[in-house]
Amino acid sequence: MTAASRSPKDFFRPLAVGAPTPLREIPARPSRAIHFFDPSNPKMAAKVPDMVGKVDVLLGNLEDAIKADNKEAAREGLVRIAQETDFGPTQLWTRINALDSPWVLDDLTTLVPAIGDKLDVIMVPKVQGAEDIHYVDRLLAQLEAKAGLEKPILVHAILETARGVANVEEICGASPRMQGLSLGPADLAADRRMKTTRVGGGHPGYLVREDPPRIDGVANLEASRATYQQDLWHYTIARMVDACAMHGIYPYYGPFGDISDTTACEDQFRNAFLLGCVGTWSLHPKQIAIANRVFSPSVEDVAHARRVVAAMGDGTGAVMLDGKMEDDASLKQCLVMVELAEQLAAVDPELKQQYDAIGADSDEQSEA
Ligand SMILES: CC(=O)SCCNC(=O)CCNC(=O)[C@H](O)C(C)(C)COP(=O)(O)OP(=O)(O)OC[C@H]1O[C@@H](n2cnc3c(N)ncnc32)[C@H](O)[C@@H]1OP(=O)(O)O
Ligand SMILES: O=CC(=O)O
Ligand SMILES: [Mg+2]
Repeated sequence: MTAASRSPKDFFRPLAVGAPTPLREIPARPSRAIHFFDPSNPKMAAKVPDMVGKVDVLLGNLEDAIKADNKEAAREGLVRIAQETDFGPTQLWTRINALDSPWVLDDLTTLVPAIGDKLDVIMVPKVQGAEDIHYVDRLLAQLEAKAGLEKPILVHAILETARGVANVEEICGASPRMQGLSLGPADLAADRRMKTTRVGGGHPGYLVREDPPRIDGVANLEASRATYQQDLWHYTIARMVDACAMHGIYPYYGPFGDISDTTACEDQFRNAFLLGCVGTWSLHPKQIAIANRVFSPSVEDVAHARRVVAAMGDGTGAVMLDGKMEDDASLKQCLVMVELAEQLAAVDPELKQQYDAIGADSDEQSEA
């Protein structure tokens, strides 16, 4: 059940007296790359101010990949970085520790009073069901009220347990704070007992093979046959995209651990983009450019989308463009592209220049 234990009339009421009113709509802020950094690592922390304005989201990670001995240093480091940095157009997110860990209560009770006014989104790992979101929701409301915050902090869940996947729709609808979901392929693979040891990406063993050639109707099983590697994550990403779209929140691919294989990383990101994801995680500075490129519609796609919008006039009926039928439905597809391009152009001057440059061409083409 969505909206779970709250009746529809109470869904948008604050969960604590004095807490900010929940948002009715999650803002579509560009978040092509959610860049992870370890706030307890001095080298990484030193790079954060320079990344402002160059990446859509900076995420101070407190969970996995932070050594147990460094958990407190990471939390304190994040507070210090947030207080000292003007994030401008870049969002600040954090990933807190798991809800059953010894650190999470201190994460929340420290971060919200200290930097709650700067934190846009809290990513919650290993979410199993709506009950996990309800717990965080109420606690955040109490802490926001106590801190006198005016803007609600949003919540993002990582889909990385089999039970979480089974409950994906109720997780998305558990609170008006829900901003989105990310795929967590590493923990999910472990929880499902999948037999891959990679952090995201494909596997050469997960494939389909073309049929054997036949001679006089007899299959030649000795002949060499092409194989095609399949995407281990297709099913989960597709479920995640549908659940997010149904609840008006945003789906993301997660980590791609083979930092050196930028080509396969780009492929995995693009599959997610094409299926409907709005962004991905970046674990290393070199993955930011890949994410920004992949999750920004291409100039050609935007040009085509604008031509369809222009050709469709009042948006009804059917027209032929370049030998292809366009109608009300394909117009909606094109509007997704055009709206995304506008949102990204507003924060990315280089992209704006590219999209503006084709604006004139596509106008000319549609007039011709
Ligand atoms: C399954 C999951 O939960 S995934 C999410 C959790 N994992 C993470 O957050 C991992 C984040 N990334 C990292 O820890 C690191 O990038 C690693 C360990 C993968 C690689 O680190 P390194 O071996 O230092 O990489 P490399 O030598 O190429 O780094 C080059 C420079 O970029 C810096 N750098 C590396 N990663 C980052 C980052 N995420 N943010 C900022 N700076 C970074 C390094 O400190 C180094 O700085 P320097 O030039 O001043 O020495
Ligand atoms: O947290 C991410 C994952 O893949 O696990
Ligand atoms: Mg994980």
